Amino acid sequence: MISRLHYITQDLAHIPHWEQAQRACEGGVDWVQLRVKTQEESQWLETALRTQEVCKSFGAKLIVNDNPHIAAKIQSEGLHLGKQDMSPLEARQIVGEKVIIGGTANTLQDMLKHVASGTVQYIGLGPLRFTDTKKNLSPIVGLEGYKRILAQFRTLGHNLPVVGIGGVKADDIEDLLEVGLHGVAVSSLVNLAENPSAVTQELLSLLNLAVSAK
Ligand SMILES: Cc1ncc(COP(=O)(O)OP(=O)(O)O)c(N)n1
Ligand SMILES: Cc1nc(C(=O)O)sc1CCOP(=O)(O)O
Ligand SMILES: [Mg+2]
Repeated sequence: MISRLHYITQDLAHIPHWEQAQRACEGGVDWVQLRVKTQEESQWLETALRTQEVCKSFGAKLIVNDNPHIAAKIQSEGLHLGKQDMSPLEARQIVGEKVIIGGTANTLQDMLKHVASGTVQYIGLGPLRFTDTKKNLSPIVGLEGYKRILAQFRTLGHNLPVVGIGGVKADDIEDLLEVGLHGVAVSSLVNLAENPSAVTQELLSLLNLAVSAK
C-alpha cells in the first residue's frame, strides 16, 4: 500500500536527517523518504542506517532517494528515482523484487514511460509550484496540469498511484485529491516548521478528510 503522505527529509545544517524523520514520525507519518544530496557514500550510509532505526521504531517505511546501492545494503522498503537517476529497470536488478520503486514525472509521457517499465509502483508528479527545496526544478505542473494529465492517464486505463510534489501546502490537499492524486509529498513544509510534528498531524487529518469525501 502506497501511503497518502510521503514525508521527505532534506539536507539542513541544524538538524540531521534522522532527527527530521523522528519529528515527522512523532506526528504520525508512516512513509519517510531519505533525500540526501550533500553526503559522500559512507556518511550517506551511516545517515541511512540511523534514519532506518528511527523508522523501524515507529513502524514507518523508509524510502531511499537516488541510491539503489544504499537501498539494497540497508534493505529499505523503498527507493525513489528521478529522470537523472538510474533507470528503474536497472535499479530493480540491484534492489530485488520486494522493494517499492517510485519514479518522478513531469509530463504524461514520463508517466507512460514508468507504466511501460512495468516496475515502478508509484509516481511523484511535480512540481505543483516553485520550491527552493529542489535545484533544477522541472516546469511547473500546477493544479490545472494535474487535472489534465491525470484525466488523460486514467482515460488510458492506468491506475498507478500518483502523488503531487513541489511546494505543496496544507491548503492544497483538498484540490489535489479532487483532481485524482492519491496523495502528496512534502519536505520543507514539515522540516522548516516551528512544530514539525503538529504540521504532520494536520496534513494527515486533511488527507483523511479529503479521502473520506471522495
Ligand atoms: C515522491 C517524489 N517525487 C518526486 C521526487 C523527485 O525525484 P528526482 O526527480 O530524482 O529529484 P531529487 O529528489 O532526487 O532531487 C521525489 N524525490 N519524491
Ligand atoms: C524533491 C522534489 N521533487 C520535485 C519534483 O517536482 O519532482 S519538487 C521537490 C521538492 C519538494 O520539497 P518541498 O515540499 O519543500 O517543496
Ligand atoms: Mg533523484
